[in-house]
Amino acid sequence: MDSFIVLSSILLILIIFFTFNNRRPRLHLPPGRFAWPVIGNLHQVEPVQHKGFGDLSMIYGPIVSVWFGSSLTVVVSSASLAKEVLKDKDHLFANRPRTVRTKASTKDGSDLIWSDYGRQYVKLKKVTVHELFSPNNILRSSSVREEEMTTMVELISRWCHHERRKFGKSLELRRYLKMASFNCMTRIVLGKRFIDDEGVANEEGLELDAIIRESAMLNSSIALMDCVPWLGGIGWMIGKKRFLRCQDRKTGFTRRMLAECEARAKEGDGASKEYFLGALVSLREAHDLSEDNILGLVWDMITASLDTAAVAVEWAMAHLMKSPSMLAEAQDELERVTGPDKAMTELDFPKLQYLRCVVKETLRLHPSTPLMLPHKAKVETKIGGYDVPKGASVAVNVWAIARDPAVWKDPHAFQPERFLSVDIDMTGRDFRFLPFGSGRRMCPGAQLGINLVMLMLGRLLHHFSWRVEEGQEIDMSEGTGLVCSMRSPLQAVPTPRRPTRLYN
Ligand code: HEM
Repeated sequence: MDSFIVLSSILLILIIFFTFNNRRPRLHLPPGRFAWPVIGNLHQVEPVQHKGFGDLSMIYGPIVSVWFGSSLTVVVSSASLAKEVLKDKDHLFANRPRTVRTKASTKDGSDLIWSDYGRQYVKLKKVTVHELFSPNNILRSSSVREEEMTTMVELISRWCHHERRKFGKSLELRRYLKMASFNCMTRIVLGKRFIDDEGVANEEGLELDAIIRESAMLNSSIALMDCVPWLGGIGWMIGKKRFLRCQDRKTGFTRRMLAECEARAKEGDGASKEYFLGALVSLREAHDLSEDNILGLVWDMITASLDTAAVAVEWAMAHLMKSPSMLAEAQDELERVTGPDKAMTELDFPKLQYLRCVVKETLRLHPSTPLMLPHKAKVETKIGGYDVPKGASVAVNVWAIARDPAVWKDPHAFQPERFLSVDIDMTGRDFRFLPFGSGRRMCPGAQLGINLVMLMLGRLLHHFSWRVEEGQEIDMSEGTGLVCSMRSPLQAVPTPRRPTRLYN
């Protein structure tokens, strides 16, 4: 017993010593709450992290230190500091911090999202931006998006006519938005549709959905453990088997997709080049892409696009349903531009000024990834005059920046018309408003994401009247997680407002 106490005490002293030693007190770090030995500020991190960090910036200023165990995260929450990180010193913060799990799941960053900035990264980003998501390719895939939105409208219309009585008075909009974006993205990325016109997923669709769910669950349930190195080691030992099993399932799925695609290309099927994976196969030799690069890129595109657009549309609908005059204004514009007896298409976008403002205002108040993805300091450097050690994570709180009262009038109010008078860019040029990030690591799917959100929202507003079920209130609070969704799924009552043939 005595030797157990002695051993435990030595272990504790060593942990405290290494924790404090790690923090290098000689550095002039950004301010923040007192960090406890071993756990740092882990016990104080709010479930809705971007909000908790926003509250901290009210107390300590626009740059704060948060210790996740012994790992330092520097959070910046002002437009000028965002510019310093993403533009002036972009080259120093273009790497990503990888945990033991992201290393294992991406073959140590063979993909785009978790790759460090270097030759491989530049190659993958170039292929993605110039070859796969070029303006021409985005235009070419508009028919896929429009077809899937037609299916979504048909399903909602069917719900109005047949299922309302069976399932209750209001519909859970999220289900339809997710289904539509899932089909859009699997068709754009894999050239395949997994959910049919009745809303029923086939075997492959169910498999993909199960893998996505399990990966997300495994990553979130043990992510905090990664912050404390020795705890992360224990967590990894406990969860490793299950994690690797899920990993094998994921690799098996993407390999099958790749093999099918290669077979189609061999048969001379020219259409195979029209979706992401097919195009990657055709570019493989020219760009020296390994199988790990291809599988990693495919997985990145599916995971990065799955919820980001759907959550934005759900928020937009919630705000419009709370404000009937704004809802009417958006619908009147669609009536003028698209007209009463045809379905809205992406060709209508340039004339839908108000709808675009609604999308911007939604992404201002609810950027889909409010802390973007984490960046990492490549060397010891400075932000805002404070020291940032090599290897520290850097998070840009785009949620807090877009609600900064020093920059935005009535920052918490939903006012689409604020974007009518001033044309504020949303694709990384204006540091007050960065829903897609900025600089080298900026989202390569930004234009595709904007098109998806505009089209989904436009079709919902054009085809249906929307209201909240009597006696119910919309809960506008935010859920937890990397992607900022509504905490309670939006329940809405749609009523068709177009000729029947537009729903068939
Ligand atoms: C409304 C929709 C979307 C929003 C708000 C959004 C937002 C973002 C943000 C904030 C980042 C992180 C930037 C950074 O860390 O500096 C990001 C990265 C990324 N996004 Fe998106 N995104 C959306 C849709 C999409 C779509 C449709 C795709 C692809 C099909 C996509 C693919 C990616 C990828 C691959 C990255 C990692 C880029 C890198 O590390 O270089 N996103 N996105």
